[in-house]
Amino acid sequence: MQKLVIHGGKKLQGEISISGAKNAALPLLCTSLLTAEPLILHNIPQLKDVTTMLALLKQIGVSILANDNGTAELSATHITDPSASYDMVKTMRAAILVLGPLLARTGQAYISLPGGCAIGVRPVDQHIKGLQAMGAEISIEQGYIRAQADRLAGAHIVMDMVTVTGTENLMMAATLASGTTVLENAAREPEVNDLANCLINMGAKIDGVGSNTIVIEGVNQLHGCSHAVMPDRIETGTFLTAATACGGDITLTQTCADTLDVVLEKLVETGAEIETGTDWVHLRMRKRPQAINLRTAPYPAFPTDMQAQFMALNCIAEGTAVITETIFENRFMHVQELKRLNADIQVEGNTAIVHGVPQLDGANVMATDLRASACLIIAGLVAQGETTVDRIYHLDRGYEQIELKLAQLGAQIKRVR
Ligand SMILES: CC(=O)N[C@H]1[C@@H](OP(=O)(O)OP(=O)(O)OC[C@H]2O[C@@H](n3ccc(=O)[nH]c3=O)[C@H](O)[C@@H]2O)O[C@H](CO)[C@@H](O)[C@@H]1O
Ligand SMILES: C=C(OP(=O)(O)O)C(=O)O
Repeated sequence: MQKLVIHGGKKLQGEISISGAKNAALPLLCTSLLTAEPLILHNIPQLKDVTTMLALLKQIGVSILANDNGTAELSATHITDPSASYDMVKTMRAAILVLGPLLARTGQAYISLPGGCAIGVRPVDQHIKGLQAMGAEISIEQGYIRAQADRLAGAHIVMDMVTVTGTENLMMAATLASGTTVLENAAREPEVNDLANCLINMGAKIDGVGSNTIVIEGVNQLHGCSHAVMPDRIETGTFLTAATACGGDITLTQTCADTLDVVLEKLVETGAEIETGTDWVHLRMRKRPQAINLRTAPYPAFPTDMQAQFMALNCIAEGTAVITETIFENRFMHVQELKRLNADIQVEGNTAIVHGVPQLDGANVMATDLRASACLIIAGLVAQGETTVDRIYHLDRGYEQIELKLAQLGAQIKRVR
């Protein structure tokens, strides 16, 4: 099994570019199922989840021409197998995103309940409830969702909670339904907007993009288009948090600061100096960070996908931070591992109280999920001595060449087998 070996204590310095966003690329790849015409996507990150999604789409019948520069042409002229097996989807939550498009285009789908990181139970009841409201007949059979519909019909759907992939699945399904669908309590994450904009380029009629009420007027068919995946705001935030924890001076290019407001505000509160342009962020950190409280919530509030990285930052900050996780019920698994590095953290329910210590000490740690991996890397970068991060297959689901990018910023980090 591969692991990362880190020698901590170096400041980060230099410039790197940010990759396309995992959480935008995965739903965008699924839009190919909605049309018989070719969809061309640019800026696709090279990630394990993307490889898994491409393999799944291929099995469904999509023909794919991909190059090494992040461009792929996807043609779903004939959908031959509207299903997704457990083996195909067990590692990837986003596999559920083929459900809505398959049902809308072919009238049927047989999809394994999805896997992914063990950060919570993560049911898909809202996806199912929404599709049923649009007229689908759905049953759960031995861990699989069996769905059928003649043609989906527009419906008024109020989601019980804000769900990102739930909003995306229903929005994609509604583009080809008869009549108008209203999605209330919809997610406003920038990745949802990126998907909506691509669908609009494909001929979908969508209003309210970026708000919590999205209105979709169904059309008979969509056409192909060309679209660039938005920059990864979580990857951007991860590098900025690493540089804030380690100290240094970094510039991130090909990114979008506008999607990171609350994260940038929090970093400034810790003492970072930040400048932004349309597609770049520059961060300088010249002192020990101040502890910073945070509470995760749907966009535009603080993202749960940045909670673990900020926990690492708080471990070496001056003062005590209170971190509250409101999205996932099991997203503190990194706490146990941070304690191996001598972090001082107490967990009470969905709150972690982090007492900053002047120094972390290197140790062997194990990554338990994707963002926990990033958190442990940041902790290893600030710790004195050697840290080994094991089980980095989680990391490879969502970060493109993270160790190479960090090495480019001067970190001592290498992957060993
Ligand atoms: C591929 C992708 O985009 N993943 C992101 C997406 O995951 P994902 O879309 O899976 O997360 P959701 O927004 O759906 O989950 C939010 C909360 O709603 C609950 N829920 C969700 C759907 C449902 O039908 N029933 C239900 O109870 C979940 O268990 C969770 O507690 O948004 C999360 C929250 O920003 C991010 O952490 C993930 O990185
Ligand atoms: C939880 C995450 O991803 P996924 O929903 O794909 O498991 C994440 O990106 O942090």
